[in-house]
Amino acid sequence: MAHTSGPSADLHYQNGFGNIFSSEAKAGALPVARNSPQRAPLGLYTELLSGSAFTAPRKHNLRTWMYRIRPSAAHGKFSRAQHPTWLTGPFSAAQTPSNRLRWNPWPMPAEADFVQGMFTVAGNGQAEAQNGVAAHIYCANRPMQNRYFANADGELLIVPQSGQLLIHTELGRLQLAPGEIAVIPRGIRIRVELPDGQARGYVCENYGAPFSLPELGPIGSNGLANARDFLAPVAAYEQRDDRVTLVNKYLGVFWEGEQTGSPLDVVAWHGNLTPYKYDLANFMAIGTVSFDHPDPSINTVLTSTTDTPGVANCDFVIFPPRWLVAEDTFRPPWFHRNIMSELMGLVKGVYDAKAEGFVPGGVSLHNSMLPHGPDAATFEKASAAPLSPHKLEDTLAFMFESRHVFQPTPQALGAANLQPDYDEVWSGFKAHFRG
Ligand SMILES: O=C(O)Cc1cc(O)ccc1O
Ligand SMILES: [Fe+2]
Repeated sequence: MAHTSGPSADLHYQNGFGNIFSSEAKAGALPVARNSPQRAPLGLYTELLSGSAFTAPRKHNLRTWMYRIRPSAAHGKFSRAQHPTWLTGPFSAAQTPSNRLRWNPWPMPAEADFVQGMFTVAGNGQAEAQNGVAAHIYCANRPMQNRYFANADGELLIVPQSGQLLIHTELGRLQLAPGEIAVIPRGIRIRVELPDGQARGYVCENYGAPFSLPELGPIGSNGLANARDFLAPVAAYEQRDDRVTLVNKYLGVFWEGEQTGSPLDVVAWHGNLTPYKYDLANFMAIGTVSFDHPDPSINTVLTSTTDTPGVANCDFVIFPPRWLVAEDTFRPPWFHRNIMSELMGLVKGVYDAKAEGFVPGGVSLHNSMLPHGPDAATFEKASAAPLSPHKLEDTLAFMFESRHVFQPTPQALGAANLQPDYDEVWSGFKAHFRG
């Protein structure tokens, strides 16, 4: 078991999205006013992690300097390992149905840690080209103690649905509960413990541009997810001298190697490329105060942009508790077809477009141009509901919305929890028109 540099229950954070932070777990570990002195303080090794091209414009430039017990290069040769259920783009193994799809929650596996318990539902793009995303479910009941993980293929946006995660990262620890999210940048090493013994949730693995805050346009300088509510860890290092296993995901292939000492041995660091967490309860939701249901983009928490303005590799959108006050309006989501592709999950409660069948831990997939919207029960109810102010409470749904069509994996299309009769939720609409 690793020895960490402090208690894990009472974690400290530094706040701000994309700030240039500095943190040292031992006084004097950070060099002053230079990055790579001839000898780093306290006998540490200096190392740079770049999350953008060196030459990226300042606004997009991401990098962090680490001062660590051993360089991360000090590992043995990796050999092939297996992970049968964590799949990586390109996702051409199954034909993508032109059906709307929905899954019930996944069952807990016999025994799996956070990495082993990852199951890919659908994805798009490809890791090698650094575009697209994959959507996964994790079901975990075993802590990672001597096993560490790094993903070269993309960053991980983690959306817990049940059970907390204690994520030990190279830059420090993040404790995460349902209702919160975390992002682990590409390449950052982690090990994940399970304070509640088991945990389940969703992951968006983002091969493309790192998630950033959306522009606010006419909304102004405040609102939606406020930058100051994002939390980065403080430095916390593990000091051990035994042999541990490092698992690397690289272009979809899992590799495994051994090394002496912890990959999480960073005593001090500074930079703006960090893991971070965010409590979705802090999201300042904006909606209409007059009429009509706004586009869901109004609820964007984070966006992974593409080179085409306004067209996202992936938007992370939430449907949090909020007041509905629109007059003369059908208040739930409208019937629609969208060039963008929509994969949704539910953390808790009921989603306002689906009266039943979309349950916490489940997934729905409404791909490009596939008609969807309120189910028949929701349509009937909302068409007749009194339009007094109404608060949607105890609910949290979310969407990964991508410019690329989500291609479901063969394992998801063959899963026992795939609902065979999802189309039925849109059956029974009567034609009332009398021409
Ligand atoms: O389809 C969905 O449930 C997601 C969604 C929600 C909404 O309020 C408007 C459009 C949209 O795609
Ligand atoms: Fe939709």
